This record gives sequence, C-alpha cells and structure tokens, in this order.
Amino acid sequence: MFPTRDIPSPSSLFSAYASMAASMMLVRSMANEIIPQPVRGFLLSTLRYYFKPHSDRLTLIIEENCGMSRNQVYDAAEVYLCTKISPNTERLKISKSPKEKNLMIRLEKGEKLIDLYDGVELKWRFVCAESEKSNPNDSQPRSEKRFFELTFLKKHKEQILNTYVPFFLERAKAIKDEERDLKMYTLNSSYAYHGVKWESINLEHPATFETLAMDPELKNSVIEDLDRFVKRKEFYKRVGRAWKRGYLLYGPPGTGKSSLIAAMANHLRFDVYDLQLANILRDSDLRKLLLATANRSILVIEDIDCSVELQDRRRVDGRKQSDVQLTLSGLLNFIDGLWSSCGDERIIVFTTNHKERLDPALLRPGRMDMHIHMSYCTSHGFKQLANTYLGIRGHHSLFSEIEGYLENTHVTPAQVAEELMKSDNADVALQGLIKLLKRKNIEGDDAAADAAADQKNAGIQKAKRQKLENKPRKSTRNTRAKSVIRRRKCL
Ligand SMILES: Nc1ncnc2c1ncn2[C@@H]1O[C@H](COP(=O)(O)OP(=O)(O)OP(=O)(O)O)[C@@H](O)[C@H]1O
Ligand SMILES: [Mg+2]
Repeated sequence: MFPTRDIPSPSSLFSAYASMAASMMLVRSMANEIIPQPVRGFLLSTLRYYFKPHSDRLTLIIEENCGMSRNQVYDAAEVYLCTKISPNTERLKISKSPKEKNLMIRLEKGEKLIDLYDGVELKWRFVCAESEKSNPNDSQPRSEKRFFELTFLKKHKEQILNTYVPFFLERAKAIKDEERDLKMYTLNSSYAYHGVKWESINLEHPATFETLAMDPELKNSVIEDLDRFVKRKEFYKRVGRAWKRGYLLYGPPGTGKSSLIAAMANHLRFDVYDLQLANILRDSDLRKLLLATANRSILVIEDIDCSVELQDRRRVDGRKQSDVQLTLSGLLNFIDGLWSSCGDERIIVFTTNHKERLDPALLRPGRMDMHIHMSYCTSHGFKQLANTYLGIRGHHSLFSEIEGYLENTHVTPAQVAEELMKSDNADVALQGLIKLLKRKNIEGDDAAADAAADQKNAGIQKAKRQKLENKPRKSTRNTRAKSVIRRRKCL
C-alpha cells in the first residue's frame, strides 16, 4: 500500500502562495529601505548560493586544446574510450589514413558510455558544440569545440584525479604504442659529409618469441627479464641506478641473434637503433648520436668483436690517424655514464660470433646484465621450426631420425629453416633436411678428422720449429762470431 496524503485543494494552494508573495514583497521593501544596495546584492547572492539545490555529482570538462597545444588528457580519453565501447553505443566514427595499420574507432558526438573503475561509476559523454562567433557578420563558418564530460560522485574526486586519470593516460599510451609502427634507425650513408644523423625506416621484422627456436628455459628467462625491467621504474629510482639493461648475444652466424633482437623489439614495442661503429670516427660523434636516441628503445651494436678493431680501421679506410678517435672505453664509459642517465628504459644489445675475442672490459661483471648464448639447432629448436614452417604440432615419423642427427651435427637454425622452406609438403621438406644433416655429419667427421690431422701436424711442426729455434741460435752465434773474426782479420 502506498501512503496516502491529504491533497490540498487548488483554492487553498492559491491563497497560501498569495500570502507568501505578499510577505516577500513586504520583506523586500523593508530591506530596500534599511540595507544599502551593495550589501543587499551581496546578501542576496550568498542566500541564493546556499539555498540552491546542490548536486552530489561533479563533472570534469576535458577540452581538445589547452591554449595553442593539444590537451593530452583529451587525446588519451579518445583512445582509451575506444576500448570501452558497449553494446548500447549507437554511433561510432571510423577512419584510416594510408600510414596507419589499423582502423581508428572514435565516439561520435553526443555518445555516452559508462566506465567502472575500482567500483566507481564514471559517466562519459562526447560533446561537439559550435563556438559562438565573435562577429555575427563574419563569413567564416563557426568552429567546433569538442570536449569530453566525465561525471561521477563528488566524494570520489580525489580518487578520480589521482588514480583514474593517470590510469587512463597510461592505458592510452600503451594502446598507441601497440598501434604505432616500430622504427629502425640506422646511420645515414653520407655521414662523413653531413655530420651525425639517424635515419629511420619502419621495422617490420616478423620475428617473435613464439617463432624463435631457442632453449625454452632461456627464452622464458629473457622474456621475464625484459618484463621485469620495464616494470621497475620505481626500483631503479630507489636504488639510484640508471634505468637501463644490457644484453650480450653470442653464438655462431645464423643462430638467431638478430632475430632475437627483433623479437625483443616486437615484444616491448621499442624502436631499434642500429649503431654501426664502423661508420663513426670520433667519440664526440658517438656521444651526439647516442644523445639523439629516444627513450624506450634498443641500441644495437652488432659484431662488437669486429667493430672495435679500431687500429685496423685506420689502415683500411686510409684516413689520417688523428681523425680516428673512437675507442671501446669511450663507448662503454659513455653508455654506462652520462648517456644512460639522460633517458629512461634503455636497452643495449651487443652481438658477437666470438665471445672469446671480446675485450675483457666488455665482459666485466655489471657491464652486460645478461649473456645469452644462441646455440646450434637442438631437437627442441627443430620442433619449434617444424611447427612454424610446416605447421607440424605433434610428432612426425621422420622426427626421431632428424633428432638423432641433431645430437652430433652442427647445423644452425637458419640452415634448418632454409631447408624447411623448400617445400610445402612436410615429408619432402623433412627428407631434404635429413639429406643436409647427413652431408653435414660427413663433413663434420671429415672436419673432425682434418682438425685432428691439423693438430697432429701442428704438433710435429711445433717440435720441428723448436728444434730449428735451437739450431739457428747456435748458428747465429757461430755466424756472428765468424763475422767478428772476419772483420778483425780485415782490420
Ligand atoms: N633461433 C632461430 N629461430 C628461428 N629462426 C631463426 C633462428 N636463427 C636463425 N633463424 C632464421 O635464420 C635467419 C638468419 O638468422 P639471424 O640473422 O637472426 O642470425 P644471426 O645469429 O644474427 O647471424 P649473424 O651472426 O650472421 O648476424 C633469420 O631470419 C631466421 O629466419
Ligand atoms: Mg645478426
């Protein structure tokens, strides 16, 4: 049952209203006489403010521009809200420019949506309003003012401003990173004449951690290491270290070092700077180049064992010796010192085919955080490649033969991948691989026999040399003695 109330008659309502209006007029005329005008105005506006019904909601207006520049909160909201589109949304805008990979989806004007954050309900509305013309005779069309309205209960104001807004700014950044093309920067070819410059192209390397054939434990530890690194901004700040991480990738050619770098870049959505040291002459140029690199990037120095043989370069390129002033210690000191503290989220990767040839300065503990060995193809690596290239997920009758060969044959993942690409027919491709493995196996045996023979020969040669070294010394002494005698005789 609904509670019943006495409903006043229209005539009683009218007389109550008339008497209230009369008393208001009386108060006003008395006030007009007693209270001076400025004070009266102030009192009236204060009374109006306090007796106006107040909403328990707060609305934030997020305009497209702030002064001359774009409002980052607006741009972030636009991107973030695309992920919140509900089945109730009726109108959306879609677009795609030639340079973009994906469709861009945005709210249409007047559309509303609801977001939930930590149990708080947030109402969003996208508004496009035509701005007023300052001069009504102006023939220019009215400009459109776009903004978002974000409405929520006032009691959540602190939470929304301090955590929700930073949260969607961060989310939008991640979404944009995901959408944008990765870049690969290389040194421009006319470097010597036009000074230090990076040139970029889109990095469209398809390598990912899923397609990379490598020891699964090692692969997981690299992924975990990268993920931990990007999450540790506060940690690096707290312990007073530059937010950088160094990886040394070593292994024979064709074992996937460059592919691993591409997989890292694709995983983190970081740009890559490929620093070809052979093109740089001076430490000062190197510094300029390094300072021109952006945050959230991977600096790659490939074949470090070859590129730092600076003395040899002097002879090769024929430049004056004074022109060539790039040193490994200059590079390492700068990377460890100034450069890494000038930016955030820096990753440095060195690669080499010969770890044993590297300068000990590079291998010193603390210099490269992780040493990653990229090995010849293992049975696990082969299965990964068979899955990627031939789509074989489970077992295949030729696998055991192949795995048997792989145990004692040195074949790189690049060579295996090349064989597997030769036919769409899995049997044909795998037979081709077996042939290669057999050949390699024989070559390997021959090579081992050759190596053993070489070793034996080397032993014999060494013994002979030692013998000869002993003889000449005597003979030299004899010759010298004879020549002295001869000279004396002459005298
Ligand atoms: N571990 C791997 N997993 C998957 N594919 C691989 C792997 N290693 C090599 N490949 C294939 O071989 C090609 C060459 O490999 P990559 O350039 O990564 O080798 P690398 O170790 O960098 O060789 P280099 O020492 O000569 O620079 C790659 O494009 C890829 O197709
Ligand atoms: Mg490489």
